Amino acid sequence: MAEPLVDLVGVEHRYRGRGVDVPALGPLDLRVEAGGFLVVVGPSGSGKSTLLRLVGGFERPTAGVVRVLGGTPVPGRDVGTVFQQPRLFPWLTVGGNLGAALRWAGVPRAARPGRTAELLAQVGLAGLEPRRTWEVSGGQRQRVAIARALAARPRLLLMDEPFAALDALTRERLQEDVRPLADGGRGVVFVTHSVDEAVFLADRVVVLSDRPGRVALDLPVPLPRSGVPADDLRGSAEFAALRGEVAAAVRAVAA
Ligand SMILES: Nc1ncnc2c1ncn2[C@@H]1O[C@H](COP(=O)(O)OP(=O)(O)OP(=O)(O)O)[C@@H](O)[C@H]1O
Repeated sequence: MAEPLVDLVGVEHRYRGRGVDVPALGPLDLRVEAGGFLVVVGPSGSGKSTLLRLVGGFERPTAGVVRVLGGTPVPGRDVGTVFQQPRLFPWLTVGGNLGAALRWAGVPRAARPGRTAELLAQVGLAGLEPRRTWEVSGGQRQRVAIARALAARPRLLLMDEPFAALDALTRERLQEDVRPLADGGRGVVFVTHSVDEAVFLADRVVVLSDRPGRVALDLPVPLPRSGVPADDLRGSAEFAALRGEVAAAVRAVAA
């Protein structure tokens, strides 16, 4: 069988130092296969961001093993990251921000304009290279951040509440565009507080318990990924049933 993209075995994490000892996460086991779209939901402080930091290689677990593509994750190598704030360089244009990411990814200078155009087209922003980052909307800035995360062609995308600051309509449009990013080779791990967003995006939803976060619910989401208009999907009885199941688990862990 092919190697999982992400494999967490017996993972625990505590934050320690100067009188602080916070058990933040685990123990938990979790796998994401290639093409998987895992959405993690849970109460505030249940360790969702910690989980992403461990998978991205930004933290080492206190116990257990985190493997990405069979090895210890190295920040910035196999993993692209999108945060709640786009964190673009304000002194560079949209194209300049992507050019910087491509340079960082080792793409030769001559190839960068072509790849920049490709990345912008992929996130629905074709031709926006010359714009300043403050001349585009919040949703467009987040699209640039997604394009930047895709610059190094990562096998795995980590997204930490990327749409939390956007208005409802922009958020839905972005969800529709992000859903196909998990394809044959690539997987996504996405953190959100929104149950609707989780059910719409995921092929699997994990609900974490209160701190230290453990798996309270691990629910496959067998909704069609293509061929059904997004609004029909959101309005379907299957969607409502799954949303009800996730919402009940979220309420139970918060109680
Ligand atoms: N660097 C740190 N040092 C000490 N404690 C930390 C540190 N980072 C996070 N924590 C604590 O670990 C726990 C988990 O934090 P984490 O940010 O992973 O939760 P979260 O589920 O992402 O929360 P939220 O939904 O509010 O973003 C929290 O109690 C938090 O206060």
